[in-house]
Amino acid sequence: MPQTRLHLRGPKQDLEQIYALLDQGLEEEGLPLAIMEISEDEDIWEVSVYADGDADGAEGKMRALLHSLGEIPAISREELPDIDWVSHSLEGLHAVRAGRFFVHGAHDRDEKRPGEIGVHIEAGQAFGTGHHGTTSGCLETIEQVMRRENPRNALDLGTGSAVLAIAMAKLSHIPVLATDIDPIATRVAAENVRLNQVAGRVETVTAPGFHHRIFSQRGPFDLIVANILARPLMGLAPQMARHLASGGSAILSGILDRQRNNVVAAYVNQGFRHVSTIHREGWVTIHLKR
Ligand SMILES: C[S@@+](CC[C@H](N)C(=O)[O-])C[C@H]1O[C@@H](n2cnc3c(N)ncnc32)[C@H](O)[C@@H]1O
Repeated sequence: MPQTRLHLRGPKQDLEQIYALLDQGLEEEGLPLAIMEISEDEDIWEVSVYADGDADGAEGKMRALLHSLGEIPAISREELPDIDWVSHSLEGLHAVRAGRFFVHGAHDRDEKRPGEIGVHIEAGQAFGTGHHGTTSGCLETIEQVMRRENPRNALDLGTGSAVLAIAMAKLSHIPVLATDIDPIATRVAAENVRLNQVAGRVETVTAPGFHHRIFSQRGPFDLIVANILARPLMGLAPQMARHLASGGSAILSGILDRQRNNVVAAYVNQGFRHVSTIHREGWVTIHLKR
C-alpha cells in the first residue's frame, strides 16, 4: 500500500511541542511519527507522520490536534513510493564475510562455510546488505565485543535491514531491540527478522533516536550498536549514556575518518572511554565503553 509522509517544519521549540501533542493524540491510530533536525544553523526541525492509505483522514486528525496551538503550521505531503527506493539490488552482488558472519541473499546461501553464521538479507527497501564499510565494520566489532563481554541484551539503533540485530541474535541468544526512524525500514527489518528465524529474540520498533518509551522498558542495554551518521550520533551521546548499562559497550559507525575525533570527544564528555577504531573504505567504526 502506498504511504504518505505528512510533514511540517519550524523551530525546535515549536516542533517539540507539536511532536509531543501528536505523539499522544495519534497513539490510538498507531501512526508512526518522527522528529528530526533539518538545519542546526537555521534552527529548522521537521515532524513527520506516516499514513498508510487514508492520508486525508490522518491530516484531518493532525489539524484537529494542532488546533489548540492557534495558528496551524502548513502541512506538506510526500507520496512514498511502494517500490525499492533505497534499493541496491542484490542480484549479481556477492555475499559478504565479516568476522564469522556471512551475509548473503537466497542465491548464495549454499556458500556458507562450516562455523560461519549466516545472515540472510535480500536487498530491498532498507539499508544494510553488508556491502558497506560501516556495516562490515560493525559486524566485525560486534563479534569481538560479544565474544569478550557476553552482553545480556542489545540495542541496534538505526537498524535498516536489521542485519546487525539479526547477527547479534544469532551469535548469542539474547534479546535485541531493533529501532529505526523510518517505518519502511522497520517493516523490512521485521520481515528479515522472520526470514532469519530470530523473531523470538528481535523486536522491531519505529522510533526517532531514543524518543520512545520502549527504550526505558527494555533497557538499560549491555551493548548498543548505532550505524547512523556523525552528527546525529554526537547529538545522541547523552541519551546513549543514559540507556547503556554501566560497563556496557557502544559500537558507533556511519562516521567518516575525519569526523572520528569529534565523535569520540562527544562521547568522552559523557563518561565513555575509547577502546578501538577500525577503518573501512573511508569510514570508521568506533568501540567505546562506559
Ligand atoms: C546507514 S543505515 C544502517 C543500517 C544497518 N544498521 C547497517 O548497519 O547496515 C542507517 C539507518 O539509520 C536510520 N536512522 C537515521 N537516523 C536515525 C535516528 N535519528 N533514529 C533512528 N534511526 C535513524 C535510517 O533510517 C537508516 O535505516
